[in-house]
Amino acid sequence: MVNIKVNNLIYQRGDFSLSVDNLMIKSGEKVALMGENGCGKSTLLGLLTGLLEPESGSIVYGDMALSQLSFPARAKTFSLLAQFSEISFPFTVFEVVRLGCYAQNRLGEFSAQDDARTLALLDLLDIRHYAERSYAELSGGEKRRVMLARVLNQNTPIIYLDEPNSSLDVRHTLDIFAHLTKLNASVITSVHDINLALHHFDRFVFFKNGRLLYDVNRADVSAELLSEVYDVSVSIDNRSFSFFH
Ligand SMILES: Nc1ncnc2c1ncn2[C@@H]1O[C@H](COP(=O)(O)OP(=O)(O)OP(=O)(O)O)[C@@H](O)[C@H]1O
Repeated sequence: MVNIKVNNLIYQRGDFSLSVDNLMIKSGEKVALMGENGCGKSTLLGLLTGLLEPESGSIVYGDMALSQLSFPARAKTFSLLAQFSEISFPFTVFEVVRLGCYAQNRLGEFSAQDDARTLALLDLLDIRHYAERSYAELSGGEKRRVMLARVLNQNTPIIYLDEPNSSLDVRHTLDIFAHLTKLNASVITSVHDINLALHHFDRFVFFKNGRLLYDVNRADVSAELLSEVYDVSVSIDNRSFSFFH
């Protein structure tokens, strides 16, 4: 059980800057990161996972600053589904998903328990029938499901996901979001589909031009707020938002 605390974070890249004064995510929370393209969602995930270095500010996991956490400790604390991920080795689907166990595996060898866990995740993500196929031969959506299974196999108390449903069809999107909401882990995910997010997440952090604009609960996501964030007209009907120019 690990809380995440972000304070006075500033990151600069060319003429883009991201600043987050204060963000606290409690253990087990399900948080959607939202906002238009280029507003800084992936950048924040990069900072939270130590892939990017801030100019200033602090990121603390429990009572440990991210900078104090060793790489093995980070891999036990959080997992990340990046927006894009490729594998250049001729691994099978089973082997790719089992790699997720490596972070928790002290001996460095996979156990029968790791294999069983991997197979269960292949079932969950509906990719068991591809287990022995080469990862490289899968479709975009199938690859995405394999990478999601690998991330879940890391079994960390915090899961960061960058647009997990990109390339996924409707059924697999609903399946994976329903599963994410049931986990004990904290799940922090960037997502563009507001109606999908509203059905599954409790808390919504909206960014605009590199600034954290709103940090609200589900009940406070309004048409006015969405209109300000996305610069479009928004209406609500039967608890579902519609967007138009
Ligand atoms: N590798 C990079 N090198 C230089 N600039 C980058 C790089 N990656 C992103 N940027 C820029 O940083 C800014 C923030 O990008 P970021 O990827 O965090 O946006 P995002 O909110 O995740 O967008 P999207 O919804 O399109 O995924 C954008 O202006 C983008 O052009």
